[in-house]
Amino acid sequence: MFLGIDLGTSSLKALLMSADGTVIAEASHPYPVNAPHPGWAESDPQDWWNAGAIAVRKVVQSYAAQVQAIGLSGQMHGVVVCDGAGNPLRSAILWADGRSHYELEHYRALGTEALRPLANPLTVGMAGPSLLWLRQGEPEVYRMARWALQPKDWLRLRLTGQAATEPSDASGTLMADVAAGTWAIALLEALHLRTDWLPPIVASRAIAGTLTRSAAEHLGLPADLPVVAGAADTAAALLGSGLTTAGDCQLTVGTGAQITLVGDRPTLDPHGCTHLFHAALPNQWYTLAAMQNAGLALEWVRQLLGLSWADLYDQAFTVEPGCDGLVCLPYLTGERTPHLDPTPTGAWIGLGLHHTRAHLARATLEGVAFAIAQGFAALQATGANPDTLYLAGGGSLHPQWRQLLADVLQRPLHSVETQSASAKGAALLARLGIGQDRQIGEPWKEKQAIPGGSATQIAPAPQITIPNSPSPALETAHQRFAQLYPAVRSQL
Ligand SMILES: Nc1ncnc2c1ncn2[C@@H]1O[C@H](COP(=O)(O)OP(=O)(O)O)[C@@H](O)[C@H]1O
Ligand SMILES: O=C(CO)[C@@H](O)[C@H](O)COP(=O)(O)O
Repeated sequence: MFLGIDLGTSSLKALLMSADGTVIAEASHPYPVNAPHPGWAESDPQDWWNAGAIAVRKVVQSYAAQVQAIGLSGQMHGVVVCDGAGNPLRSAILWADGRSHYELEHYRALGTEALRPLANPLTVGMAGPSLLWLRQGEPEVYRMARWALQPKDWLRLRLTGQAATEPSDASGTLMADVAAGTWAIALLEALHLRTDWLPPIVASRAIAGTLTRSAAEHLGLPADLPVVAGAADTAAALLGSGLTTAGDCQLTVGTGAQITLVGDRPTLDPHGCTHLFHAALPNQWYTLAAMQNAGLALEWVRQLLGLSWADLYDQAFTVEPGCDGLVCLPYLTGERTPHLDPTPTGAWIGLGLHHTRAHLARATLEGVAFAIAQGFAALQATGANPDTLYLAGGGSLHPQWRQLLADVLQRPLHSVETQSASAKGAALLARLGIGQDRQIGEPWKEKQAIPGGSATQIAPAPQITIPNSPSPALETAHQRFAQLYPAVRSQL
């Protein structure tokens, strides 16, 4: 059996998979995203560590002795600075964090040619700009840290005592050459950013260490289990859903929402609106539209309105499409695709006496769906036009919410069979890792054949949501949504 662990933004997911790819059990445990200052988004890695023990123990139960290997996936872009043993020197700075706006100027000053290897738009919340902020904001921490790691790489360091990363997470840091799969050392030196705290880049399927005795006790597993490098959550989710062919497209609705499109070469977006990241398999990349505020905005509104998840959805879907003139802009943490702008704020616009709590709830769902549709349009502007999308993520489970997403996107949505496609992808990488009997720390650029029984053979679940024909009220709300963005942005 194989254990996949996905260190998400809102919760850690654990998934136990048998050798034939069947999911035996799934569990999750939540933790908070904290905003100690306006525009900041941080989590305490100790919360991740504690959640790991709870979720893993729930899925493993009596199967502990049968687990053969562990794979990791996790939220992208953020950074944990820690000592050599993995003790964090401060809270993790997450992808939703907007503090590094001014640090992007250091990048821009290098000029377009120097930035080309990054293959990505310059965005706040990515490790590179966040570390530049740390250099001036917390110089002592900047100086003292041994490692600067992405969240799942930090977790692996704590589990194995070994520091490593792999191409999919490295490509989301604004510190890597995405096509070459190496750190962009020349660019980092030009930024005067430390490079000695970056870990080696190994293949996603490489065994990057083995479980230490104390970590094994923490998780309730045998010591010395192999732990593979794993992949970024969006890369692992593609693998977990069996989407490994160029043109495959998936929408994941979690804390953020992402639309991912598999490609077989590192093709740049001519408009510079979407991201390009390395996939979990060698010689594969994917284009990604990233919307900052999905489950994050729904959770904030749910708490504000004092509703359970069931009540939020029940009440929202008593209201007619278009919410009687109410539009919600969900930009609680700015927006990435298509605006690449950390400044817009959230808003409900068009409030009247006739509006109720149920209207506020539905308008938020519609606003998140419209934001996702704008991301899809940015992906289409690169020349792609997927006629169907796979649907994954813990924020995609309610049938009427799925229907609203299909209606707004005007595409059929195939929901995938596992609750956490990313954790499934991580378990599949664990299986690949030990099937190959690989050396610890093997460089990822070596030719790697995919053994039989690989992820490409996993059939996605057949459940499909077909879009309704366009509703005039929903279309009007969508158009108003698009027009209102300039009203909520500001000049920094
Ligand atoms: N019915 C629901 N139950 C739990 N979470 C939900 C539900 N509907 C939407 N969500 C949102 O989905 C997110 C959880 O999805 P998940 O894929 O686990 O996220 P992540 O990987 O970012 O931790 C949360 O942000 C939560 O607000
Ligand atoms: O920002 C991106 C991709 O660019 C996400 O992949 C983050 O990693 C967050 O994922 P969730 O926690 O929302 O699933």
